[in-house]
Amino acid sequence: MSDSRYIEVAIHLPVFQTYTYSVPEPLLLQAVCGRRVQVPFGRQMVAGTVLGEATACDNAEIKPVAAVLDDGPLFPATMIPFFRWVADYYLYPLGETIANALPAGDLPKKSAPPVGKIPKDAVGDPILPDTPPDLTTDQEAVVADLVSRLDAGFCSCLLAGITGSGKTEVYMRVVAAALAMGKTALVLVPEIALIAQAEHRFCARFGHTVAVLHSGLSRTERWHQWSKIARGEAAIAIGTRSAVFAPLDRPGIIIVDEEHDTSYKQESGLRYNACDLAVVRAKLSDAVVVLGSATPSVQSLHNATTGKFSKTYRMDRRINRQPLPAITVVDLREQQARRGPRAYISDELHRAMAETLAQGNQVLLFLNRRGFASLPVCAACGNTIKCKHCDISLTLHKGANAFRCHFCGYSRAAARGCDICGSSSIKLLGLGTEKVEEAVKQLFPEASVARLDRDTTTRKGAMLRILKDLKNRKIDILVGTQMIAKGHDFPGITLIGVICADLSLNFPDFRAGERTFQLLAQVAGRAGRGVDPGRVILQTYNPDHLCIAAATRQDGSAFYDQEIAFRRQLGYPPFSRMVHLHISATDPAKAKARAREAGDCCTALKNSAPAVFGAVEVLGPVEAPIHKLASRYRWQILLKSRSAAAVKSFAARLLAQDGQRLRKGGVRLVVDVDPFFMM
Ligand SMILES: Nc1ncnc2c1ncn2[C@@H]1O[C@H](COP(=O)(O)OP(=O)(O)OP(=O)(O)O)[C@@H](O)[C@H]1O
Ligand SMILES: [Zn+2]
Repeated sequence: MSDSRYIEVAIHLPVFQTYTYSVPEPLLLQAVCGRRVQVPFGRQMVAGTVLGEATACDNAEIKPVAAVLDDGPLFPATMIPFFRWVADYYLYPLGETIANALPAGDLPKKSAPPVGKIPKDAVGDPILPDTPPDLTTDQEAVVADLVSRLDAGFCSCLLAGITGSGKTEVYMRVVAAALAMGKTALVLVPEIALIAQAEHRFCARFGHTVAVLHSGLSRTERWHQWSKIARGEAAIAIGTRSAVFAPLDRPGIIIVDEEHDTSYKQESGLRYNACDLAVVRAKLSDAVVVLGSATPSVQSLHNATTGKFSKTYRMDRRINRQPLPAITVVDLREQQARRGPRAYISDELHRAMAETLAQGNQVLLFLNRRGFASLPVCAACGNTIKCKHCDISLTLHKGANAFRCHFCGYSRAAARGCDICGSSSIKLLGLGTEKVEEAVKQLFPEASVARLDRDTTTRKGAMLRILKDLKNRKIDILVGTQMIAKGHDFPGITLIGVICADLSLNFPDFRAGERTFQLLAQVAGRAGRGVDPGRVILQTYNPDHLCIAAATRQDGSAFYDQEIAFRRQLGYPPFSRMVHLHISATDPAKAKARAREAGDCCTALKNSAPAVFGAVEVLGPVEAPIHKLASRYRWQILLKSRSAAAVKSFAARLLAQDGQRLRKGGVRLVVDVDPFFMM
């Protein structure tokens, strides 16, 4: 029998069960679901979240809640089943799952500043209301079908629409219909660089009912946005991956834009995939979920073909009726002998840039690596300049005159030279956006050149300023990383230069081909979105590689056909499920020994129940491709099976039986369900 005097609490500690507490009389009205509490736990006081009422069990000694925190519930009770699902699926403690979803720290004392009549964007300019355009016939068909599904329970849809086909307008119409039915909406975008554009479009259409959640907000702003949603003052939540936890009460429509994007995967702490969770949340809320992309993931295309998704929509025409930009391939092997600024800019690209600038249009140069030179080598002794903490070569950042590690953040003065022989003569091999920017400035001294990557956007507001300057055509040539590759809609850009298409191809990762194809097709899609047609010059060392050839022809189905055959043959996802175990320690011998032990545990578990676990392959333990990272030595075991249930219960059993022992003495054991980054 449940009784409001007893509550179930998820403690914000790495414990897998929940606990029952009693509620003293004066706290009865406050200790409700979604509020945080202080409770005694062992000898300490800890924070936890109230999940709901509980049944008192006679034999246990039930302790009372010490205090109730916050002014009101931080999320609706309808989210509890979702949190439970997440914790169970990712083998993560429930209390920590919830704590992870909430903004950091405490609710600020100061309430949010009053809002004006007209919403403002993040740099402070007013966002003027827009007038919805007439839909194209393509858009109209998709919108009508989606709207008809809004009141019919759970439904999962893939919207495969080429770049510039007007997917955002479709999203906004469906959101408007959902709101008119009294429902709420959740919209996810992959990159913080795309938030400004999405926020602008949605605020122009929907005004103050929009709230945004992303890592660029200060802690206070984040709480204010969160509370606005939790109190029901905002019916639309827009954000990056963590916004999948936005405290909306039973959202009616959930949209994942650029659904193929790997930024939806969280790579630390609770390693969730926000795109997968969007589908789960929709299912638990009887909502419609739309996964939209010009380059859907292999997984989603597979789901569409096998009927796992309810519906697939295609939009194959651009709004402006322009064809997709023509792509010219330049074989970099023929450019080897070049030196100086022209080493990375071929004749074809150089000529096209000059023409584009002469027409008063804009150029985007894409290279998926930041910094100046990614492979500094000592000319005297041949030593590669490496990170002190990682098994990774450092990248020279010329602006900062420092060598930096892109994995752990280690930085040291470039002037110090070689750390083996002390020579100051360092050869700079490898390429980064900073070097491209420098070369472009030499080649086009008259043009205004800017760079958009993680280095130029660390300061708050810097990214928005660059994007705004691009929009207002104050920038002629923008050099950037994948931050500029997708989603952006700048009509003045008519030329895209891909400096080196091969960088993501050589990753030891079965998804390297998929990522390369998507990145190239997406970046090509940034050109020709206005009145003038676009073109792309794609420079590559592998013009015949299947992924690059398919991207050059912008032939998504050819790419999918060859990729799915390859995955099927090797038993990779979507034909199998994986759980990745990382074992790491600061002492290399300890890491190795513990990895062996973990391997033995896996073997023992497999042998203990061959009928259940026979179908689980245990690959490893092996040294991780990046063996040393942030001063830790890393090993890994990959669990793989055609049966999702088998591999999941195998990992769960392993953790329950051996987790504590394997983690003793400062050894880290991280469980990554459906892993992406396996380096
Ligand atoms: N029905 C319409 N009439 C006129 N303009 C439209 C219409 N629908 C969309 N647009 C405009 O067309 C442009 C491209 O649309 P949008 O950015 O939504 O494309 P997209 O499909 O999301 O592309 P991508 O996949 O590259 O992000 C935008 O400037 C948008 O405002
Ligand atoms: Zn490092």
